Amino acid sequence: MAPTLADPFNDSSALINFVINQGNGVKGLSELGLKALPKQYIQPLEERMCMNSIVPQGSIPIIDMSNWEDPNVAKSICDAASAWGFFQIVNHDVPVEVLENVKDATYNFFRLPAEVKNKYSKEHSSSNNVRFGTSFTPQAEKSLEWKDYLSLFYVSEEEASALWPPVCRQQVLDYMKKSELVIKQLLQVLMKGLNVNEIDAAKESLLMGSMRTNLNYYPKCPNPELTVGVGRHSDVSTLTILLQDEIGGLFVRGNKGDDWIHVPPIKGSLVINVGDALQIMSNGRYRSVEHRVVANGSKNRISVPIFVNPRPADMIGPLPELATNGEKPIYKQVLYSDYVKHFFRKAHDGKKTVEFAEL
Ligand SMILES: O=C(O)CCC(=O)C(=O)O
Ligand SMILES: [Fe+2]
Repeated sequence: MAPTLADPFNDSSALINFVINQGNGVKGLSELGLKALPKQYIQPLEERMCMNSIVPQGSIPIIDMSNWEDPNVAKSICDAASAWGFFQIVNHDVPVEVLENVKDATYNFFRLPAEVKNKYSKEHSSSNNVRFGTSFTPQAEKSLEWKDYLSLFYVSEEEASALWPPVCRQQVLDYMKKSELVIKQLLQVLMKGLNVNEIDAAKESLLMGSMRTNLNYYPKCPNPELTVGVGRHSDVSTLTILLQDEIGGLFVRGNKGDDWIHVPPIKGSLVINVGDALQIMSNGRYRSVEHRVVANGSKNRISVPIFVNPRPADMIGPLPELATNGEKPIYKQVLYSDYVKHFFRKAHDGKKTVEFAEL
């Protein structure tokens, strides 16, 4: 059916100007109260979520971290990272106020006027480490994604004080700092599962030497079924620690064919997923798994992932300890910054990024 109003964004340069150049983002589009989705956001049929592919009873593991050193808990973490690539954790040590504060801070950032947020855009930001943007890689995408974000790459407290938006700076720093313990616990267990029993300083740096926190905002959307919040992708991280609000909409690729499994919001929980860097370093034993976010027709949604990464200048490849066990490497050594560049050069395309490192 044709939209009742003429599409004010029929001309793509008008859309780009409003959403990107003026910094209104999709939040600005959503708040115009458009009756129909601008055509630039209409995804090809094969990229839209097909309701028949959702497994109604499917769920990813939920792991209680209070006894994380218990061999049974450790086994369930390693099994989840191999079989699912995704799990949720409860009873971790990140205080619930820290999680609530970073959610509030996310709303507070996105509530700022467009011209204030736009100071952090690619065109205006004084640093590549702070980036307000929209969609994924708009210049490389045939269809845009219905999402705005603020991305904060951590270098130091000093740099954060100087460059990060004051409205969310402290809350993001607290969230990152308080998450460090559970990140270390998870990596210790996952490494032990590969017979890597000691994480020395060099290995710690390789596994978690850099961190990026994104504040994601998915505004409510006219015709949510025609678009995506985030298209199918796997993360390029070692691990991702994701805080989501109570709205839901994150789906993970199941173990069979075209199955998708919803990740239900659980108050106080964190969603953990294996990224490509850990898949590569574990020589495929732990798997990064495709996931996507649907758009919502009636509610705004936020999420706050921490991407725990190697440092850009690190070479990543199967860990040497695996080779000493006689295992044949299936990935080559790649410079992590090249891997990340490869990811951002193209639109989201499921699990394809990892082919870059295949032997
Ligand atoms: O918003 C979410 O639940 C997931 C976001 C995501 O997959 C990402 O930022 O990589
Ligand atoms: Fe992701």
